[in-house]
Amino acid sequence: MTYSPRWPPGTPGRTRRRAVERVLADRLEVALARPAAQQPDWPDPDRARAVVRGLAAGEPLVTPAETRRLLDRLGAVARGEALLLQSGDCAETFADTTEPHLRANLGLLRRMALVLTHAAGLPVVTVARAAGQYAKPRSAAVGADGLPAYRGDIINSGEPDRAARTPDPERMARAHQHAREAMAVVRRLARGDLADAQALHEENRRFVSTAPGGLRHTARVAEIGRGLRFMTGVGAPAPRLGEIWTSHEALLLDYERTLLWIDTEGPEPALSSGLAHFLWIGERTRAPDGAHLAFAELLTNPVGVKIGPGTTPEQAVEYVRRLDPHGVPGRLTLISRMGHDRVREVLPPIVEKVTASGRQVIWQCDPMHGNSRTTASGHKTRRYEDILDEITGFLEVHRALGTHPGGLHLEATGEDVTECTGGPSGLSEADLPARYRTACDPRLNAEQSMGLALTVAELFAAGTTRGTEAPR
Ligand SMILES: O=C[C@H](O)[C@H](O)COP(=O)(O)O
Ligand SMILES: C=C(OP(=O)(O)O)C(=O)O
Repeated sequence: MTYSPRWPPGTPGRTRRRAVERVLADRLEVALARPAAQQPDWPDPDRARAVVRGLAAGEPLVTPAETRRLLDRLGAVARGEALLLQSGDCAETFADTTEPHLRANLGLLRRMALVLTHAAGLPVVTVARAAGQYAKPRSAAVGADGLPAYRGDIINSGEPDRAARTPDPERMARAHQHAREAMAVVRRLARGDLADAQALHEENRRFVSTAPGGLRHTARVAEIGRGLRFMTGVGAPAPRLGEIWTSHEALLLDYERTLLWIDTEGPEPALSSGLAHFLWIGERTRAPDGAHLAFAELLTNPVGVKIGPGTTPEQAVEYVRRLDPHGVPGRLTLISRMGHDRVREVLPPIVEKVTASGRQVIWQCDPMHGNSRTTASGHKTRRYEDILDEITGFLEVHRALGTHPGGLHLEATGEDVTECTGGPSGLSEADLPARYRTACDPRLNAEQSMGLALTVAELFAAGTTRGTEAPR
């Protein structure tokens, strides 16, 4: 039995509980019996089942009350009253479950959010790709090295060795332990110094005064500083930023099926993931008849679906119909990752058709995943200019259609890596090997991310037109 859902305090008596549990267990089994793409072949399925059973008896990381609070915040994004900024590693690794790494990534998320809040004049909901982003979908089962592809630390090891690449179910238990540790750090930092707007601003000030290309953003950062001083001047309490929410791709279903709550707040009892506040379904697992979508349908958490250039407007409307059946603003985020060269052509009919359906979804731009390429040296990379161009195209589409460009979804780290080219320091392909550390896809580094946030702030503030020269 891998299903032992948690009940929030104050829920009905035993007989009623049993009946509800049975109904939801049946729904879960039906959903998970559908075809599931991108799942590992565990060499010892009995062992895998035992690990899943053990996990199901563990501690959830988040509560339904928290995910409902996030849903409420995301409702404001869907209505055009706030923005959503989501960012973090492509693939979290066990080795990087450290306070310095999480602090670097979350601090960057907050610093970008501060700049966007100022430019858009709207609150920014900050969601970290953290405390669970351990599974990766892959294009091919076998990597360039001829070995089984690395699928994330929750499944196998990236070490170039056949035994290390063999899926190991014990890794799910390790992943849960790492997620718990990461979650504790996220909570501590979100309440602690990463809530301090003045301290974050000081870091941004250092960025514009020292980083190449920072100078052109001096005026905006100075204006943020004046705003903060004004608040102190009028005796307002020192501004503190709110929660940091956690998210990951709901990919590995053996993991995702554990630690479910029964959420009793909605029209009828339903399941709520205790593993993260926000979950998304990836481009490779969004098949309408697949297990991932069916699983997401059962949850009350806010959810996202990545939509690539092959998405039809009809498919998008079907995601909306199935994942937001009650029309709750903030429940569904459509994360477009079209590629900079396709976004202006593919996104408009999708937005038009979904808008015509009368539902308020969040439109979020992932400018990373449609813009990957491999260099002659074999480094998977992305060009900063392409990333910026996809965001520009996304903003143009929403401006033209009068819809709200809800936010950004980035793979970015606060560390000084060399994985994407371009940006303020003009990193070239020759620079990539110096600090190429990602476990999977290339991330923006701190300087590139801040350059991007400040440039996007300009686009937000000024409006944007096709052919905007991509500034560095
Ligand atoms: O991070 C996302 C995916 O896992 C990744 O883009 C797939 O990469 P691949 O094409 O190298 O397998
Ligand atoms: C795999 C990812 O994205 P996509 O599904 O859009 O390729 C990701 O965001 O990690």
